[in-house]
Amino acid sequence: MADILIVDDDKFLADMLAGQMVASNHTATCVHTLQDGLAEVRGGSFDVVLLDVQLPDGNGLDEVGYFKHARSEPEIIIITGQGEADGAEKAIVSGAWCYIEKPHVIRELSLHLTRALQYRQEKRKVFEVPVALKRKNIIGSSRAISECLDQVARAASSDVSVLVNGATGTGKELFAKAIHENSARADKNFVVVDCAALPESLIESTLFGHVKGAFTNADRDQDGLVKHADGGTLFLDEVGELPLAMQKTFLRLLQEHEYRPIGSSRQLYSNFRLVAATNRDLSQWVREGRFREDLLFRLQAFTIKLPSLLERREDIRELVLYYISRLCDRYGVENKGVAADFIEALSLYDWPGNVRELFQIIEQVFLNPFLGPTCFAVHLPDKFRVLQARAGVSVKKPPHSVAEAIPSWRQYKETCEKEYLVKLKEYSHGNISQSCRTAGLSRTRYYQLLQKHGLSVD
Ligand SMILES: Nc1ncnc2c1ncn2[C@@H]1O[C@H](COP(=O)(O)OP(=O)(O)OP(=O)(O)O)[C@@H](O)[C@H]1O
Repeated sequence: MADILIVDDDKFLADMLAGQMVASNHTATCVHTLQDGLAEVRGGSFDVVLLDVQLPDGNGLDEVGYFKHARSEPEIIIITGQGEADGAEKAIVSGAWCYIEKPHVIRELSLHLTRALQYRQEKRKVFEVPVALKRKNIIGSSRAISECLDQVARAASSDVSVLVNGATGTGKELFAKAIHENSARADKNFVVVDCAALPESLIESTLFGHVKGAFTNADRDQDGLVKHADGGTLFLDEVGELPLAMQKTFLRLLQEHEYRPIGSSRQLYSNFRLVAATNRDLSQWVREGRFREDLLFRLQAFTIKLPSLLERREDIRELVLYYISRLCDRYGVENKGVAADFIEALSLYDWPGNVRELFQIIEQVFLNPFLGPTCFAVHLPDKFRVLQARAGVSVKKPPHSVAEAIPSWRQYKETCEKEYLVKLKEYSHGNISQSCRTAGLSRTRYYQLLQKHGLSVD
């Protein structure tokens, strides 16, 4: 049972919709002006708002954001008169669930409402039901990675679409797989679609399949990836790379879960759960017109932002130990020890390629012919040892330079005394009487000082 707010100045239609809602076991509240609608939603706990566009005191589309961000965060279904579809499309972009043209509202409302409520229920579950997580190969115990694992647990307990965002090599695919493996779909397929690697001309047949004779060389029916993902998870890797034309097709697939293999006249249904990943700032791409806002809105119902390795440096040791032990298993050798200077050198680097780069470096270490039972910094490529050497110099420098800059009082006095005598001799052109006079020294004392500093009389 859901709470529905109907904002429409057509009282007849509003009452009819309310009747339909009540017949489906929902509660319905009708208001006929925009101001009344805004007042109701402010204090109410509505799940869905049915919002008319042309209202006597304003345009419903201008207030979609306000309705959407009310306390109960309802889904908004726009009800438009004929010819208002353009504006309604804009409303979707600002976060409305869908729009229905008035002549079809009685017929279409119930399907859209069911989907909106299902989506809402899943979204709620995401925030309410954390589960114990099987994390398998996800290594790290930093705060940043633990927060992401909490999010994986929540996402896995629902069917909501998830967008995993993070720089290259941060583990986006690993996390996407963890969502699948912890979900109710774990025993079905996890199907990876690498959007960056798909040639544009093959995207549709790869995703949707084709029937025999659909094109030259199509000598038999071929299922697409969407069919393989039925009951499981469809993982769109590098979703930002999807061509714009394909983004539209995808949006429809996400909304309807229906597709048609190339050459077929039959619509098929696939019950997949969508997880997408990107290392792009898709909001920025939306602003630049390179990515559809409505698609982004669907994809990011739940977003997990993975930290870079730099943001979780404290995990480096754990990752290194894990990967070394994997390599030892792979090469059938006894597990190796790790010296402190090895981890220290790795921790000084910035890791632009994140965990993938770290693992590649460890693999290089394994190829080092001088590697014994323990990994030392000396086994690392030069760039790490240079970093370590520089860090060492900068740490030791202050006490060293202080010692240099401030000698003992005695040393300082001796140095000055010698410099003075050298200058005195120059000034007097070797004339001893003049030197003694200028300095106010006796001849005996002057000779003693010259001798002490190894200077000649002349
Ligand atoms: N937390 C982690 N624990 C263990 N291994 C990890 C972790 N994060 C990443 N990896 C490893 O790093 C490598 C790259 O991970 P993955 O392919 O999932 O990254 P990605 O973010 O999808 O990269 P890209 O954007 O370049 O495709 C893989 O070998 C993966 O197993």
